[in-house]
Amino acid sequence: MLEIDRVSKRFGAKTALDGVSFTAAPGELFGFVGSNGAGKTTTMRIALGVLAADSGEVRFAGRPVTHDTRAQIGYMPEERGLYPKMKVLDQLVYLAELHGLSTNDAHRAAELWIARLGLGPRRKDDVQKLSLGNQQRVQLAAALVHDPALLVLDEPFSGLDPLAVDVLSGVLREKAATGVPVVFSSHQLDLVERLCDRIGIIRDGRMVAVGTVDELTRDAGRRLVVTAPSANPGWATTVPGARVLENHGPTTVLELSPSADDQAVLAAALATGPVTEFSHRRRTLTDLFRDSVATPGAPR
Ligand SMILES: Nc1ncnc2c1ncn2[C@@H]1O[C@H](COP(=O)(O)OP(=O)(O)OP(=O)(O)O)[C@@H](O)[C@H]1O
Repeated sequence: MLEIDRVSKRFGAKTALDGVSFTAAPGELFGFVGSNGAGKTTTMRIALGVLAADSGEVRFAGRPVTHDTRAQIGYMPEERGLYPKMKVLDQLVYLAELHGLSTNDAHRAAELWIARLGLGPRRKDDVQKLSLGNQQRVQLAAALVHDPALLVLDEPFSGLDPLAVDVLSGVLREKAATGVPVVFSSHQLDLVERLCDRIGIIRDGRMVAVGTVDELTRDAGRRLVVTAPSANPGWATTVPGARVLENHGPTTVLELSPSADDQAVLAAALATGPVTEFSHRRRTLTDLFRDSVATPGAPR
């Protein structure tokens, strides 16, 4: 279990993190999302121990992260720390050996991840000659090559083509299935929603929501999409507990309070004429994200 426990960090006058807490259990895929500058990279760097927190603690398997624990972490930094003039295979072997693998095991692991991440034809190329997406694949291989007990990946999906996204999604699921906690940040919310067991949303250095997508979206009100081509604007405002979120021509998106009656909405819509669409829409992570990063005082 990775535990981020009330971690705070200032850079000069700027409070980058203010009491950030969350956990990633063994076997759990935890998605970390937030606007640019919200504090994701800072949290991950502190989790790895490359940056010190001002207060709070990071624990892995119940113990504070130390130099020894750090060797068990597969980390993909935002700044992508590869050796540009080293060949892909040599680089991965070297990194695996740095983490304590024997030369034979390091070769085996490097070849395995080269094949898995589709880098076979590039294995003898200098990293600097690879496309950005392929450099990203090497970076991922570097995070995985020593068979880490914890994965902390800063935007691992950025710049990957759709096939590589599928491969990486499979790899992360597979690692989690072996009991490894996996934490990664991403701005691709549909992907995070699809892939992650739990999600944390950070805003201005504070966690504003942590939980499963279901937990986070369940209590937030039901959404209805109603298309009533003959209706005048404002037709839905008379229904108790219904709030208009969006209007697109004849289509209205409504949020219903828990006590509101969806059939009353349907009756009000039918009273205006024909209804060509009436459907419930689950709140997505994107809806939740927009609300929690844009709304002052949004739920914590
Ligand atoms: N070394 C530093 N010195 C000064 N300020 C910093 C430093 N590192 C981060 N910050 C500030 O801390 C805040 C959090 O930055 P951080 O990089 O953690 O955000 P992020 O959520 O990873 O953003 P992005 O999605 O853009 O990568 C920002 O305001 C950033 O400018």
